[in-house]
Amino acid sequence: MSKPAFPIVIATRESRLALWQAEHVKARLQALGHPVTLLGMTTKGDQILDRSLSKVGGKGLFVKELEVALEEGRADIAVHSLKDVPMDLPEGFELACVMEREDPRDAFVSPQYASLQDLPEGAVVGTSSLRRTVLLRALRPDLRIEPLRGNLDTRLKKLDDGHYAGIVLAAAGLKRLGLGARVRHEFAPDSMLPAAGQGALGIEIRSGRPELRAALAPLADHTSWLTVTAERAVSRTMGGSCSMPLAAHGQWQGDELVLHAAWGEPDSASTALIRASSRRPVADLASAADLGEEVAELLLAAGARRATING
Ligand SMILES: NCc1[nH]cc(CCC(=O)O)c1CC(=O)O
Repeated sequence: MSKPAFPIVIATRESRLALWQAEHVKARLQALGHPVTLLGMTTKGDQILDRSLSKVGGKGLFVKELEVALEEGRADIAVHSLKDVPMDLPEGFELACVMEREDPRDAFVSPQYASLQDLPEGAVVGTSSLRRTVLLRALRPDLRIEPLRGNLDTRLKKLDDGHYAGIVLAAAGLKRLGLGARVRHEFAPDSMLPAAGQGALGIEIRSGRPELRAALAPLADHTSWLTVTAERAVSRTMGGSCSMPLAAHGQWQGDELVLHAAWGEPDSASTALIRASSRRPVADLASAADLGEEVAELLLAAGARRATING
């Protein structure tokens, strides 16, 4: 009883990483018999390069234009780095599937230094992520953390031009673009706790398209989906913003999901981190979300603050 394989249009940003991700999904769907085309578009998040994303409305800026394309029927699916997807999608949209996760860790990249520990006192490190900033401050309070925006190639160019002694970015993006050789050190999750959803791809569709959802089902990775659901529930409970100084990372021990989270003071020179963790057997999305909420409540009880800005 083979269903007819209908054509699918993928809306995608045009950065090299976004295109790689869209091509990856395209290949998977083509292997299932679907004719697939890409619809490339530039988002607000791609255009604004001079300000920190947390100050201009958060990472939702990367997904909005793609949602408009879905809404207008110009495209069927949008492929996202899950890390960039707001915790609650707008009314009328849903996450149809989460795919197998790439490496969720952060990577240290530097022409001269093999690791963060090797950096000289007061060295300049580039990142624009509030999460990485608070975690780096806790590890090396002496470092000077300077903003670093732009797509992966732009960030590496700024590093190579000598603006930074080292930079920190997601290992997943580098590996997808064949730039894994640039990684000098991958941080153990207990020193640089990854962002909720880092390394995972999510596919968004308009709600109420069961045939499309069924077509995407073979691309889903259930374990990755459970893990990121728990991580994202921490963010959602903390206020729904993805531009928070917040890390959340789940690891499996047998059928138990062990969920760690950390929160840092965003606006001060404080180097203290608030950490919380819990574990439980997780078999469905609801129990994964419950675990995330529990860990968020632990963070809040220990003094972490909910996000106050939208994003
Ligand atoms: N914020 C941009 C972004 N969104 C997803 C990734 C990496 C790939 C991923 O996490 O899936 C990156 C680059 C980075 O954080 O270094």
